[in-house]
Amino acid sequence: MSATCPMHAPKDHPKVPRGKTGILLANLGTPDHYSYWPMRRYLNEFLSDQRVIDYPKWKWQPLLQLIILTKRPFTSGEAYKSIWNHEEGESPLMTITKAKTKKFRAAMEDLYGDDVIVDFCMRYGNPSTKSKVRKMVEAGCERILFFPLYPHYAGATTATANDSFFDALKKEAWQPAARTVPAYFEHPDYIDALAKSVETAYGKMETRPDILVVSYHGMPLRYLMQGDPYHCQCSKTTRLLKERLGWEDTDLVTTFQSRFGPEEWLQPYTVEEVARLAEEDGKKNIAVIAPAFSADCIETLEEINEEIKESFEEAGGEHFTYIPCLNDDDAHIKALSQIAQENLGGWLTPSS
Ligand SMILES: C=CC1=C(C)c2cc3[nH]c(cc4nc(cc5[nH]c(cc1n2)c(C)c5CCC(=O)O)C(CCC(=O)O)=C4C)c(C)c3C=C
Ligand SMILES: [Fe+2]
Ligand SMILES: [Fe+2]
Repeated sequence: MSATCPMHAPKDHPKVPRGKTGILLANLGTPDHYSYWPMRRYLNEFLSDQRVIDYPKWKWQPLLQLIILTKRPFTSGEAYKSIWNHEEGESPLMTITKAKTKKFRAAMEDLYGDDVIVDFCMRYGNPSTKSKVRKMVEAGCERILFFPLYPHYAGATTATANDSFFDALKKEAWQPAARTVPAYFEHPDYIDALAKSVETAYGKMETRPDILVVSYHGMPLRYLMQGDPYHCQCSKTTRLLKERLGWEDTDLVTTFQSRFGPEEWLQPYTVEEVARLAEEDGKKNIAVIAPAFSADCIETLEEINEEIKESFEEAGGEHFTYIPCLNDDDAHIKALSQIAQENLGGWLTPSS
């Protein structure tokens, strides 16, 4: 279909595809490789984002460039190496995001046929948000639903992903209509998918764990005080999960992991809490779930399943079970599809 009136279009006017709706899944991003320079490039982009670290540039950049980025690419690179998907030559976050996109695309095409185009992008590194918005517009998307894959809103995740989407739209001559999917920390299908993953994991165990540690990625406490709702949304997810499972308050505990830098972050810290549970409360058999991550990544596969597990065992803990993220589980795809449908109202109607 031509975008211009045929009466007035010059003969050599390019064909402009139209009429499509894009759904762009957005994840955090991941390094292209675990060696020094790709790690440094990735960490530099990530840690220079003022939504993530809000110190004034003149104070933060010298510290970041001269100290942090000379050491952290090596230490984080080692951690990435220990979990790397060598077969595909990429990090697990990338492999899982691709698998999830494939299944989600099939679910959306079942509903909307070829009116819909589904793809994914990353906030940091590749594939960039800008390149994928360009590709969608080129393919004829007149509308784009931007879907950050974070169940809980945080300035450091959802907002900065949305910022990159809006920046990409700024570059478009013919800008598509745009919507963003809000946080889904209390969506019944998301809670149900989490609960099913717990039930499946518990069903495979010989002895029921003494407690479920519900570990969320942390952030500086200061961000909560400045009005970021992340902490409250995480607490609500834990409560809804408990209610859906029909459990008591004492069956699970909310904790926060991945502290970075000297500031106080949200507490209790997972790494300390698992040791305290083993040492002081005699909880020698625990399970850990990480609902803030929609895909397994360095923070779950390495930090939880290696560092945090070690902390638990050094404190006398005996059985540590890590419950994987929702990844490309059918229940997760069902939840994401339902959330997408709810946000496509007025744009697309399911054909069946
Ligand atoms: C330094 C501040 C950071 C804040 C605030 C933060 C918030 C935050 N992050 C996620 C999700 C992920 N973070 C991941 C890695 C990661 N996060 C930080 C720092 C902050 N995150 C760093 C420096 C790193 C890189 C790894 C490292 O060097 O330790 C990832 C995994 C990426 C991967 O490739 O596997 C995810 C996912 C959330 C949900 C969040 C919310 C407040
Ligand atoms: Fe992070
Ligand atoms: Fe970490």
